[in-house]
Amino acid sequence: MKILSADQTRAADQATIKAEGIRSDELMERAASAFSDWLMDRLSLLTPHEVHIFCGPGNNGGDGLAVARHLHLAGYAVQVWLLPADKYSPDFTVNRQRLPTEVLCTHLKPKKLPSVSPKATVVDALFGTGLSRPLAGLAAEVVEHLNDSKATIYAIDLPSGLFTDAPQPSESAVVQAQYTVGFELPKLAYLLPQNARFVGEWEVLPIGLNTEFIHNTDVDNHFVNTAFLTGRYPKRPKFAHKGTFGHALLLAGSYGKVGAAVLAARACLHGGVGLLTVRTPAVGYTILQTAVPEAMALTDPATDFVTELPDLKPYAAAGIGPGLGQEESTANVLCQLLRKAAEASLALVIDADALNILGTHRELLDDLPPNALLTPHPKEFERLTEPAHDDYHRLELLRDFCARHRCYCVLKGAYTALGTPEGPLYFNSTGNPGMGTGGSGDVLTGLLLALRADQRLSPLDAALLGIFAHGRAGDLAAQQTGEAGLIAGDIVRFIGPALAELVS
Ligand SMILES: NC(=O)C1=CN([C@@H]2O[C@H](COP(=O)(O)OP(=O)(O)OC[C@H]3O[C@@H](n4cnc5c(N)ncnc54)[C@H](OP(=O)(O)O)[C@@H]3O)[C@@H](O)[C@H]2O)[C@@H](O)CC1
Ligand SMILES: [K+]
Repeated sequence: MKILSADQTRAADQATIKAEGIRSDELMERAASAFSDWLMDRLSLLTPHEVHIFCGPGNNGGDGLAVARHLHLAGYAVQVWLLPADKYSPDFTVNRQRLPTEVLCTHLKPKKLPSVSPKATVVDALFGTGLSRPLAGLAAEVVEHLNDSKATIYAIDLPSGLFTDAPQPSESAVVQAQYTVGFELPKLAYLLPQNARFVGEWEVLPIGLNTEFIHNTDVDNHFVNTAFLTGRYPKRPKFAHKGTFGHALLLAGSYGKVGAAVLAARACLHGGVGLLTVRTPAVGYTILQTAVPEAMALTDPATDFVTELPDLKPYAAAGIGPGLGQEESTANVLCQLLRKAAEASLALVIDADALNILGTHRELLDDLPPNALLTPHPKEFERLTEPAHDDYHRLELLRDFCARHRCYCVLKGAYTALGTPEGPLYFNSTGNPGMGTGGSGDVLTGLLLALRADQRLSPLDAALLGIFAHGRAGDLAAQQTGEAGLIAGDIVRFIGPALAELVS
């Protein structure tokens, strides 16, 4: 799914109105009906609900007025509160006129705000994509009042006070919604940790925005769901053999951290790799051969950490980092690997300690071969770049980093973001908080290594599929283990089923 900016959303609305020959208030009616149906599915008519709808002067307020009409006609006790303004949008005015006279509709006044009980249902229709500056004055006062009320707040399109695709000043007033319901496509604002306490849970409802316009619009950000991945993961051919899916090399493990190598190796095998060789220090030999008999062990001459790079000729892809340690001789191995990878046409996946080595030897970033895939969490990413002021800035750093180094970079988080050399970012939709557990990242590395070794997949598709399947495997595992009980090995067990769902 494409993520549109505020301007692009407006243009999509206009394109739909033009293509279908409808009036803008008809499109608003679709949005309001979809929102009302969604809300009424959640509010039982059997329990009396005090529903307060707070409307601003633009089309977000127009949506709120139309929702008030729908709820009233369905039998809910609704009260509407209007924010006074110098001008109101035409579709606000149309829906103001359509509001049945029985619905109580009152202008808000400073210092005389209505009391809203903690049991009330509040619909926040003050501001949406048309917010042009941080809230101040009466609007800010209303927002603080709603946040203090502890009522359940449902925001239409955006929690009021939040910009669609830019940060707002940290002290500015923003509605803290329990649910945000948008239309057709997700917004960037929904996906960032700094906005989680405002957005709450979110959902988007279809309103039939013009598909041709959306298809032809170039965007900076995408949201990756199952539909987005259709056709990207081909069925294994009938006459396939282990060579078809590539031979991968995993450089991982050091004394006390051989488990990371085991997890990554298992994930790589369950990720469908043809052959896997693991370069590990001597201390890992017996552990690896016992825990992962399907992998070949290529033991390093050193006992406790990897010190020598093996011959790269046999391999289609190499993964380096899980449990590797940061010894100087290990750093040397990374340095050689980077320099030889391009010549050996080797796809690279770089994680964990290998990223930390890059963080302390930033000059090595210039040696990254094209299309290398890095998988940092935000702290590791900071070591490769600079501290970010906020989540939006971090995304800009990600975009710059990938363009400068012609690489792919998986910035791990609740909505993991994949940066690409071409510029667009891809936000993942799978995964759960249970996956914040030791070894989860090693599993991702192993899975990505398998997909990068698969010669049928482009670097972009391998990365998208790997990130999505990793999260989905975690979701499937959590259904059995619960989120707290989830461990990295559980994710590995569900990689196969998660990938099977993606075959098309
Ligand atoms: N277009 C369509 O067909 C559809 C649109 N839809 C809905 O429309 C919403 C977008 O509507 P919108 O563009 O009218 O913007 P909206 O967020 O209501 O606010 C604009 C008003 O607020 C004012 N204002 C801004 N900032 C302010 C501030 N800090 N403090 C005070 N005032 C401020 C601003 O005034 P100005 O900036 O000109 O001073 C203007 O008067 C969208 O989120 C969705 O809900 C859906 O129905 C689907 C179909
Ligand atoms: K709103």
